[in-house]
Amino acid sequence: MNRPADQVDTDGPAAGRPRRIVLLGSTGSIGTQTVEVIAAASDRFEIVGLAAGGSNPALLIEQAVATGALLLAVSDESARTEVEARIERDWPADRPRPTVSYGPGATSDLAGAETDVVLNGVAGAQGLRATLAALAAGHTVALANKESLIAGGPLVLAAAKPGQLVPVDSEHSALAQALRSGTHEEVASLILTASGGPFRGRSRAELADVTPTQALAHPTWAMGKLITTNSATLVNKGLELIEAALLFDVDYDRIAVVVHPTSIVHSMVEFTDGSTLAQASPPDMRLPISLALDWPRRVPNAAHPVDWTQAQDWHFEPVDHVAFPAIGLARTAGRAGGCAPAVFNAANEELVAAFHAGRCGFLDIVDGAADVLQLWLDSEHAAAGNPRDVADVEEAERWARARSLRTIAS
Ligand SMILES: NC(=O)C1=CN([C@@H]2O[C@H](COP(=O)(O)OP(=O)(O)OC[C@H]3O[C@@H](n4cnc5c(N)ncnc54)[C@H](OP(=O)(O)O)[C@@H]3O)[C@@H](O)[C@H]2O)C=CC1
Ligand SMILES: CC(=O)[C@@H](O)[C@H](O)COP(=O)(O)O
Ligand SMILES: [Mn+2]
Repeated sequence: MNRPADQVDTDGPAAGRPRRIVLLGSTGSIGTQTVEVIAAASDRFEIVGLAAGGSNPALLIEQAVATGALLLAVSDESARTEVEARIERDWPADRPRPTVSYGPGATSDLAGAETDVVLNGVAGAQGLRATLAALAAGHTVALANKESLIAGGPLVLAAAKPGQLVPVDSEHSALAQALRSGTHEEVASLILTASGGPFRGRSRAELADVTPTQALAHPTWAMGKLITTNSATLVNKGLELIEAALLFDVDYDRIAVVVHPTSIVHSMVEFTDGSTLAQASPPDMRLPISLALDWPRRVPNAAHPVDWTQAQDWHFEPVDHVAFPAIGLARTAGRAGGCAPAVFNAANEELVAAFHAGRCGFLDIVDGAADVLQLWLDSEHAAAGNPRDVADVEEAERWARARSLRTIAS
């Protein structure tokens, strides 16, 4: 079992100095909250590098000025002119200017730069190369980018030394915390909680005409577009099922999902004696982010606790797998292994983009991903087993993306 608590040196990489952090995806939801966490705990953390896609150069340079990060990476080459102009305009004259790398390889290069922790907050399977680069460089990886594990599971697990991968995802952070209290043999099952998304309680027929705006109205979390849409389809919970199986080395038949609409209990571990440990806190990613950055130490005041002076009403209900078949599909993909999870995820990413572009309906996302997964499982590719390298994963993803577009066309 990859249990971060067991392996990480509690004194940190060099006691007495802040942990150096490279933050990938700094301008996104996870990225901006990470900057906040680090600003509030500057005695513990120091940002040395920032990477972003390039859609918001103003924010990236503002973050670099505020944090003092001198290594920047921008994956979209076309953002160069605006980034340079922002530096020219906003960079303090009395400070050395940052080094900025551009292009598709810039983020992975930064992930391998000298640091203690790389927090990967890039959205989507495009984050895989950076995760592998950070692991290869020996850094601790605080992993928000769950798609790294989904797409490149066998490669990531082979590259990660015990304790090198620390989950940021709220459910997996909850599980890692609860697992501190037991041995692998004592674990009966993992129970992931799901908010149920904005369409909880609707039948399949009632999902046919939902709009992108409705899908982006998450009931409890403010997150990026891809993960928020994945929460609405429950694909997010399917991906998290695979993430849990890989991170904690627990069989798929011992991982369950339960709907908990208020997202206060972030997940639970059931032990063999009938005991269940749950981690509870109001929905606020600053808690799991701070814990991952300083794992296994807790950062005081990272987030507010539950207010126990107020009445609490925690509700749990089963998942409606007919209206929301994504978890079952992910279970199939995870059990099949190899590139099947990468295929399922890539098809989903492509169809989510199509949904937001008005090219398909909400139900077409999971229906299309199901079709593409089945095509893969029925093809000769599935027999090939585990990917040998990232190129194999990317080849499978291209295959899946091309076929998902065909499912829309048909
Ligand atoms: N948001 C949340 O609360 C949670 C998120 N996660 C996971 O964390 C990850 C990030 O999610 P979220 O923050 O919501 O997503 P966002 O869409 O809000 O942010 C994504 C970030 O990645 C940047 N980016 C895109 N491409 C690249 C690239 N090639 N190199 C470097 N940076 C890049 C984006 O920059 P730009 O905008 O310029 O393209 C942006 O800064 C996802 O894997 C998600 O599943 C997990 C749990 C909770
Ligand atoms: C905050 C976080 O970890 C998200 O992955 C969250 O869990 C999404 O909510 P859902 O439970 O609706 O998928
Ligand atoms: Mn989550």
